[in-house]
Amino acid sequence: MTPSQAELGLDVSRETFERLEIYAALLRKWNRAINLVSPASLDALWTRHIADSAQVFSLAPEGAETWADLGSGGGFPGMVIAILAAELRPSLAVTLVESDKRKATFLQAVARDTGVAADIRPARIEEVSPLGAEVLSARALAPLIVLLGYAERHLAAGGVALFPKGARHRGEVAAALASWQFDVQTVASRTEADGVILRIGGISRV
Ligand SMILES: C[S@@+](CC[C@H](N)C(=O)[O-])C[C@H]1O[C@@H](n2cnc3c(N)ncnc32)[C@H](O)[C@@H]1O
Repeated sequence: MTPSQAELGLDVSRETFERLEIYAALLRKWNRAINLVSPASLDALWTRHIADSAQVFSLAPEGAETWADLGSGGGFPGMVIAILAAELRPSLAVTLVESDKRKATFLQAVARDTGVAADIRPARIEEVSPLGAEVLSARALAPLIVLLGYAERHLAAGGVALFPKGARHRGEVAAALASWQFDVQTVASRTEADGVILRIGGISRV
């Protein structure tokens, strides 16, 4: 059952909520053929994936104009960001990078059917020309030490990276500090008991 806006922590218009419902319906349909999210997580699609992604949106700096989501898969958090931005930050340009062609085709279908502008790149992160994004996100893609290498390529100077992480986030931060310098703020997840969102800036190699 679709939860209410209040349960989701989303303060959005009916139009945006309807876009999210279109997205959810497409994901349920396509997930029978492509493994976009684990079938076990579909029962909790709105909390585990949609609300989990929406909270990332609220951590972006005011005034950012470009956002890149890496390894978007079924669109989390990137497609939720694009849908929210259509109403809440219409000048924000959102790019989704996903190397799996079938998943990228799914993302194109969601953008088309929701009427949301998103630049979908069916390519490898390492091969996409540097995006210079002011905000970068990636969920369930790689350990932090690897994500920082992606940020070095695609994040604009002065930009902010937002990486949802699970219970092992402290170990990932410690391991990454062997190769990178960065400022990190750890924000508790509203949807995952042990989860956090790492809000990272000032990235440079040690
Ligand atoms: C575990 S899934 C996570 C998907 C989504 N971010 C989520 O949280 O539901 C990782 C995704 O990253 C994509 N991916 C992995 N390595 C990649 C790379 N080097 N370039 C582009 N996409 C990549 C995979 O195809 C996969 O869809």
